[in-house]
Amino acid sequence: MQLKNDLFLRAARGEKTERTPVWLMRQAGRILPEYRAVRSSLRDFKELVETPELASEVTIQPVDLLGVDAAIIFSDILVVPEAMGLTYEMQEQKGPIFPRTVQTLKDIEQLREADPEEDLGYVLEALRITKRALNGRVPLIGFAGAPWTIFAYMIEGSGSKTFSKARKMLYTEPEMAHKLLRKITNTTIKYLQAQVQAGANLIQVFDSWAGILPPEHYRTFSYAYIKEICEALPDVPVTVFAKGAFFSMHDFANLPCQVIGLDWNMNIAEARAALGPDKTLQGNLDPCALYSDFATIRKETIKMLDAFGPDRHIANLGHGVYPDTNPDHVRCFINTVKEYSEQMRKA
Ligand SMILES: Cc1c2[nH]c(c1CCC(=O)O)Cc1[nH]c(c(CCC(=O)O)c1C)Cc1[nH]c(c(CCC(=O)O)c1C)Cc1[nH]c(c(C)c1CCC(=O)O)C2
Repeated sequence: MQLKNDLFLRAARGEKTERTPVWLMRQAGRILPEYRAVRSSLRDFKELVETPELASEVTIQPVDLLGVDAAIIFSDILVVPEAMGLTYEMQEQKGPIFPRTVQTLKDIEQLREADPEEDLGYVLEALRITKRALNGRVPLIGFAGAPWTIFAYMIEGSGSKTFSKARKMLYTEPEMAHKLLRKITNTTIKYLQAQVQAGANLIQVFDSWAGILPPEHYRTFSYAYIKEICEALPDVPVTVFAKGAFFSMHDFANLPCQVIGLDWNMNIAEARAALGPDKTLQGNLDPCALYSDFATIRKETIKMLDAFGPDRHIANLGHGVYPDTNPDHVRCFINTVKEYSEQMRKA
């Protein structure tokens, strides 16, 4: 299927584009009243994730309603631990909770390396349905959590300010930590390869808890596994978004991936210099900028576009859009990227 709008994929591969492509992390979610309407007819978040027709519907909503240049499949990074045998619950307003966590070697041995079709077939089906329904309008992004971030949730059992249990294990039981990371990585590789088979045009790896590790631990317990994942996906571009990992930018220059996501703490010029000419950068407006008035949103967006320049940039926020953001403010961001980035190329 020929894509009608392939700006996002061309920018990912480092090709020149007529304007800068734009999408938002967490665009398929609570910012849209149309999402909340679908969601409110259901028991909970998981029912939406596990019903492919509905997951597909909310995946496409931001393409229709916001005009983004890519769709990201509606799912969650926590479907992977669940497929391995550790079920999660999503508590309203609070976030995810794992009733059982991983503490011992025996716990790790009891986890299975999941089979994508058998254990995560609902995500693959959602991708296939979405691909058909998109009819080539925009590319479709598949995703998974980085092994370290999944590990952190499995040990901790929920979000945490410090993730001190997960970080402690890296000092006290490094071999055990590697055993668990190995199992997560093997599952994630098979899962992402299946997503590509099901129609994903690009894969994004979310390392949401990258920023809490010291650089040396990051290299050993996270970067090494992300590198394996990138190597296992030779047929599509890969984006690595490691939140807070400013200390690893020189390492990321050597990752066999095409795109690096930047959060809003990152200095754009410094990141560009560290990553070199062969990476496309994605990001990185502060999601809080979208709470300001239209004039300020335009000003901040233009400042960001100027700092990245016209080449090798995919416009996005520095993290997921916050759920109480006004969709008209999101549209202002998107339209500013589209208009200004085209002018910028003509100037
Ligand atoms: C850490 C993480 C999770 N999930 C994800 C990450 C990595 C990105 C990041 O750092 O934000 C990734 C994710 N989660 C979701 C998507 C869908 C696609 C998209 O980006 O639009 C994606 C890509 C849906 C979701 N995942 C979740 C929601 C909100 C729940 C709801 O709608 O009821 C959505 C739309 C729930 C979720 N899921 C997770 C948490 C901590 C929470 C609770 C916080 C919150 O409520 O926003 C785990």
